[in-house]
Amino acid sequence: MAVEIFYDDDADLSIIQGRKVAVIGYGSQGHAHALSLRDSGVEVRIGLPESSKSRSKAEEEGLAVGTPAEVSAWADVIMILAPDTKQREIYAESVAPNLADGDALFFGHGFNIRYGLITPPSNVDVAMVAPKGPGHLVRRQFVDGKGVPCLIAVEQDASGNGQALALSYAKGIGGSRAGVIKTTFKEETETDLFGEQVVLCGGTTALVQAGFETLVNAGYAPEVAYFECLHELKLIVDLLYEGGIARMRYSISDTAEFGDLTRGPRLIDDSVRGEMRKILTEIQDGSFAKEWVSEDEAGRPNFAKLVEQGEQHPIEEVGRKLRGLMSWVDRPITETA
Ligand SMILES: NC(=O)C1=CN([C@@H]2O[C@H](COP(=O)(O)OP(=O)(O)OC[C@H]3O[C@@H](n4cnc5c(N)ncnc54)[C@H](OP(=O)(O)O)[C@@H]3O)[C@@H](O)[C@H]2O)C=CC1
Ligand SMILES: CC[C@](O)(C(C)=O)C(=O)O
Ligand SMILES: [Mg+2]
Ligand SMILES: [Mg+2]
Repeated sequence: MAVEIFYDDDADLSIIQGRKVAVIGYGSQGHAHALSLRDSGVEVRIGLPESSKSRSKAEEEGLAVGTPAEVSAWADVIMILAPDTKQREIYAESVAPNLADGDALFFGHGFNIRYGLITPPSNVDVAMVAPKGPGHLVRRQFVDGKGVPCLIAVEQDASGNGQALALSYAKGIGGSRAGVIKTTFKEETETDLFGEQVVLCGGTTALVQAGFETLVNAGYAPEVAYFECLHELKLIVDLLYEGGIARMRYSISDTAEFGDLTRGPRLIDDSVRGEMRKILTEIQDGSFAKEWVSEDEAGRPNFAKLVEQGEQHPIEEVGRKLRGLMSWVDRPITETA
């Protein structure tokens, strides 16, 4: 079945402008949604614990901040943008007791609904607006007059207007400038986890590090290996983004293209494809979710060790030195754009 894609003309901004939106969490996605909704004329309050480090950032932007319970009681649309592993507790303690008939419970990713960690009551809409990009770029694109594509899904349509509300919200953060695709919580959750694990984050970082290590271990300069395996990746990805694989192949030399066509499939061989299927099965059967929730409940010991190992990798040191000499790589991640 063909997917449905919506653009600005399909979405009515006045719907979300007529609601009171609580954004719980003010991190990567939270700040982007809150600031862009506010700039789109929507009344927004931020929900954060009294002790949260993010409070001052939201207050500096002139946003009203309360506890998650306070803003949930005030709002009629509650978007939960705290870390996935914290959402179950936030929902149980602060959101659920403040849900009223006609309220809408929103998510930026379907993890907690898909894996049954949150079960909302039947009298509220349950929907998702999931940008397909990092929050800081969601905000930056909005400020630049562009948008990051979003997925929307309606899990529960108590009001009968859940889809129009989700679409209106997506317009408020710039999503419908780029395209909003209708999906389900199940499809968004499983494809998002697969994408970030196999291609966008896990696959890419492991590929970059392994390529860098192979060159350096063979005696090549780390600086040359850095440019080859990390820096130039952005330039190649820019072409993929602009015109797909064909456009990238048009721009590279025929020598590169022959190497691409003959060596790429040797690297991503049947064993790698088999591992991809295994990772997808772990996502589909809930074992990845169970592992991540248990890791979090145990205080994240493996996560912390792996983060530390990544930070110690030699590619980070050589990268810091080289980027320090590139005056044009200076667009910092900020909370405003
Ligand atoms: N990062 C991204 O770009 C994307 C994320 N998503 C989804 O968006 C959601 C949010 O992720 P992300 O933006 O990365 O989160 P971040 O880790 O960037 O931000 C988390 C925010 O939640 C706050 N927080 C932590 N604990 C609580 C609590 N108990 N109550 C209220 N607020 C709390 C943090 O405050 P403090 O400063 O005090 O820690 C921080 O402001 C997730 O569902 C994620 O899967 C979807 C698409 C992309
Ligand atoms: C690719 C990672 C992501 O899914 C995202 C930015 O879309 C995330 O969870 O952060
Ligand atoms: Mg994603
Ligand atoms: Mg994700």
